[in-house]
Amino acid sequence: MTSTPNREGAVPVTAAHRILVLNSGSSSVKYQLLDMRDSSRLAVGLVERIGEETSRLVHSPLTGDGDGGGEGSGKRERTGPIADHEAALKAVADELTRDRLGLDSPELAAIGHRVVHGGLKFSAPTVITDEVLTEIERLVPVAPLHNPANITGIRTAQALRPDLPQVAVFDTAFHTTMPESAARYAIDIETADAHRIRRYGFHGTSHAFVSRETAKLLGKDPSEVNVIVLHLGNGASASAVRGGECVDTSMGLTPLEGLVMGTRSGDIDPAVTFHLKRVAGMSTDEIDVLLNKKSGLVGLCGDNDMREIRRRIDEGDQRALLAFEIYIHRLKKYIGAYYAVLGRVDAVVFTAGVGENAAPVRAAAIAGLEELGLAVDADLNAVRTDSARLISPEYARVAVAVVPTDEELEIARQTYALVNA
Ligand SMILES: Nc1ncnc2c1ncn2[C@@H]1O[C@H](COP(=O)(O)OP(=O)(O)O)[C@@H](O)[C@H]1O
Ligand SMILES: CC(=O)OP(=O)(O)O
Ligand SMILES: [Mg+2]
Repeated sequence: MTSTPNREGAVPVTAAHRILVLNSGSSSVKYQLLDMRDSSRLAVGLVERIGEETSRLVHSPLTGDGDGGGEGSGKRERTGPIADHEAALKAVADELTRDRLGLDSPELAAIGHRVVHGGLKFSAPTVITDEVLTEIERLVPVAPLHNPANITGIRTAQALRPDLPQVAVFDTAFHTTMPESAARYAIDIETADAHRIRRYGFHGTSHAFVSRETAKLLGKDPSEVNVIVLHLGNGASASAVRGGECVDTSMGLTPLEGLVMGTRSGDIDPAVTFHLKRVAGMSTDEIDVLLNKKSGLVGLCGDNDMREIRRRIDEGDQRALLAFEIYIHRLKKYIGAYYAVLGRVDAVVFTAGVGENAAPVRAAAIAGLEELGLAVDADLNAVRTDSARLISPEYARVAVAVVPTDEELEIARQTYALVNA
């Protein structure tokens, strides 16, 4: 860590060591301000339901002065319309300023942005220039729910601190190691290349972080372990990670392919789209909305929150049960597929909102896979904690684990490393 003497030359003033991370989603912004000297969080927050009347901002300063420093102790909440991502980020900036953690702080070294689609160009964190921003814009058609929000986040942050480096950390970056056999679709190769149609994969920052943390949990080096990571949030994806490198992942050209998600269908026969067009008379845009926003769990049973689905199942709701069973069936297929891709598996790992919290999802996904060396211990699975843990019984050949993801910490680390390079 570099430090410079202050004007009096007495107490050393540490150089900029804070990173603000912005994770702008289609209707939300998650953010964290971190002190990279010890990776501690100074503030965390979330703005959700952006664009609706009932927008909500939850901000937690974690500075520790007199409030115990725990999340929630100094927590502030406000509800009321926040029109767009620009207004959301300005509200976030105001909250940080109130805690004297403002964006004007000389301690702020950079702002790190989650950018969902980086195409093939970006396989590493990148300082955002006009050219980089143009490229992120070019990729909007293949990440229509995500890249526009990321771009607004970047533009607003640039306007607030034009002097600071803004760094993009791409969801697709971790997957650029996929072999062509996994990354290519079996379609006419010239057409594919002309339109850059291939499987890019997403949630890479999470898959990278979680696979590394899993190696740590097993007491091994990432290069020694093969891991199947199941990132189950609202968007959901699986990946096969061999010795620290991604060799396959379930999302493709866009974040629509693969697992059943909150509102997205995941894998379907592409001919369903021709059928919807020719027979049901739907437009391309209508089909896009159907598959991205009105499918998955919400399409099957009207709810996309796994807590609500479990509650309905407990009350005997058959639609909710069917949705759950379809979700689990697809998940199990991917575990089997990636087992075959990897040949040897050291761990199957659950992460993100559903993966970290929904014990019934974990139990059901692993049930019946004993022949593959996989099992879940019911008591361990029921434990509620925020730390990484094994949930497989001691006798199991393959570890099953819950490892909380922290995309914001990973983005902060990559951003800080880049601006200090
Ligand atoms: N206690 C819980 N039990 C079951 N599911 C949960 C629980 N807490 C959160 N979830 C699920 O996690 C999802 C959100 O996951 P998250 O990783 O935050 O998603 P995203 O980053 O895509 O917004 C919610 O839709 C909800 O279904
Ligand atoms: C890429 C993707 O699906 O992201 P999220 O889960 O944040 O929607
Ligand atoms: Mg997420």
